[in-house]
Amino acid sequence: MAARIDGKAISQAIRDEVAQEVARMKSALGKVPGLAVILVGSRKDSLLYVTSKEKACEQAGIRSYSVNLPDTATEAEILEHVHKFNRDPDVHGILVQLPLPKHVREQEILGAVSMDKDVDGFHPTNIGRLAMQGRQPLFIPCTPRGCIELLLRTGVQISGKHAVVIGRSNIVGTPAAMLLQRHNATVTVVHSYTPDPAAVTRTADIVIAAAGVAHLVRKDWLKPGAVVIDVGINPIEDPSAKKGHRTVGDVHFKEACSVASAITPVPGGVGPMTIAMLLQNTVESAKRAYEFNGT
Ligand SMILES: NC(=O)C1=CN([C@@H]2O[C@H](COP(=O)(O)OP(=O)(O)OC[C@H]3O[C@@H](n4cnc5c(N)ncnc54)[C@H](OP(=O)(O)O)[C@@H]3O)[C@@H](O)[C@H]2O)C=CC1
Ligand SMILES: Nc1nc(=O)c2c([nH]1)NC[C@@H]1CN(c3ccc(C(=O)N[C@@H](CCC(=O)O)C(=O)O)cc3)C=[N+]21
Repeated sequence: MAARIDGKAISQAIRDEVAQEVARMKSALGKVPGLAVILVGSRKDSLLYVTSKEKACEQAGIRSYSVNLPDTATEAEILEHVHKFNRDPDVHGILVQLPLPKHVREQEILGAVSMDKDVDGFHPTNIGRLAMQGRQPLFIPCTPRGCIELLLRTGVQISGKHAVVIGRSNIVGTPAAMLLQRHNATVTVVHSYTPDPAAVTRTADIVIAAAGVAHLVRKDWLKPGAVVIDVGINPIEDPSAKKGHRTVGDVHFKEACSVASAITPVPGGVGPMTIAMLLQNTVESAKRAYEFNGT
């Protein structure tokens, strides 16, 4: 039976650490970190994420600045807000909630976020630095950083292991693969053109599943003893649930439990870690801006 990697508890510990940092900064400098969140449109899931980020900021003592634009907003209007936050010395992190409406070129917006406020780590220069040996990104994208932090804090050795990442998106799969490589894993990336993803995944010591396909990873995809990090957030219908639906991961949790040595649940795994890493990136950014080393 696999050990359950408790993302909720680990993320809470990180949020407590962040809150202590913020308190130290406040008493030493009279300043607190600030996070700006730009939301375009009114997707229900995005609204929920943005609300939980604001709540998390408040609990940690981080000031949050929110802008909610209609889904008809133009690139120029969104950029205006990005530029305003770039100039604001009280803002240390800027997050543009994804996905953006179809008429907006995502890369134009993400590339306009000031490099040293890019707490999502989505600026092309930050991604480039993440990919390069001998270079350090200013920020590591929150979800991949959360996945690695879960492995580190549960004592899973990454160095020398074979890791398979399922998915190659800019925000999860690709940066997760780069990070694992930085931690000296041998990394294979599986995507929708991979002929037999199950066969490849079965060779992995560590699996990071980020395909966005409910219950894609079954028992026969896993090597006995594998460590499984499930990034997927997939709503499925469930008439027995209160709202008629519930959230499941990319991994069939119950089946995987009988084969894996450790696994993250959904919900309560990677999701809460994403938010904790966002807070941590914001505090690190504020510390850099104020040249505050925490003492
Ligand atoms: N917990 C958290 O904090 C977060 C969770 N998520 C969740 O993670 C999941 C992935 O998100 P994201 O990366 O944005 O999704 P994308 O849709 O952008 O990317 C999915 C990736 O998975 C690959 N893929 C799709 N189907 C298969 C398959 N059957 N076999 C192998 N590979 C496949 C795709 O391949 P190809 O490139 O060929 O199309 C693509 O690279 C979603 O469920 C999302 O909700 C996302 C962000 C944060
Ligand atoms: N600029 C940008 N940055 C992001 O980091 C970003 C984004 N856009 N767009 C959408 C994705 C998705 N994402 C999640 C964050 C928290 C949970 C989370 O806290 N989930 C809870 C609840 C899940 C549920 O029950 O639905 C859990 O897994 O326990 C999930 C997903 C951040 N994303």
